Amino acid sequence: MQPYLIAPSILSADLARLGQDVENVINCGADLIHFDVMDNHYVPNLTFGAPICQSLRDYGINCPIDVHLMASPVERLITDFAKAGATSITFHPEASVHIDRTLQLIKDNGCQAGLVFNPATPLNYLDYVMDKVDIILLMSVNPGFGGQSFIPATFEKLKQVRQRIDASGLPIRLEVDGGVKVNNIAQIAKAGADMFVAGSAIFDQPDYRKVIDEMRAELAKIVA
Ligand SMILES: O=C(CO)[C@H](O)[C@H](O)COP(=O)(O)O
Ligand SMILES: [Fe+2]
Repeated sequence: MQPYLIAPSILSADLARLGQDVENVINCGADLIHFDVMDNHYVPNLTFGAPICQSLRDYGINCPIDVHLMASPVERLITDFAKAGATSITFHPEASVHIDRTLQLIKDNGCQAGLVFNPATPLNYLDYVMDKVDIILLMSVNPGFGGQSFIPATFEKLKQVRQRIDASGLPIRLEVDGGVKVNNIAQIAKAGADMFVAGSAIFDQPDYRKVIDEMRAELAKIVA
């Protein structure tokens, strides 16, 4: 297993002072930020485009930026976000006509590439691309909104993906997104996740460091 990574989702950040809020959460111990791109087409909500990512870089944010594309089509956005400073880009297989080509496009643009699985999306999209993904992201809520409850069926799905990753021998990250809290992060990690997106759990609290420290304390209790 690779070291655990905590990725606050800026969906729940203070958007009127985004640069300062991201700087604050990184200074409070987050490993990277998760950047939710919603297009009011693939999901029923609208958020941020590549200029916001570029603005964070211009402001001085130098942590990894994990771009989660909930948009269709994705190809144009990939080149825009790579230029704007994305570190990794993940997309939903249903949103791409050519999954293999889209993964390659992300890599050709210098970013880590990942596939995102909605709660009801089957894992067989992985069958022929395990060697092309750096990240597998399991949605533990239906995409489109922050602040939803973790869907328990995700635990079994995480275990299945962890088995696939371990069998592949590849250093693929297993990311989980939606409803991650201090009180469930250990159970999520035990099921196999090593990268944890948390939006409302962190940004809705006044003390980001306290929440992140509590999450790390929960993770430290896990015996491999
Ligand atoms: O992709 C997402 C929603 O589609 C967000 O990353 C996710 O919901 C994070 O929010 P929270 O931790 O509050 O559930
Ligand atoms: Fe997300």
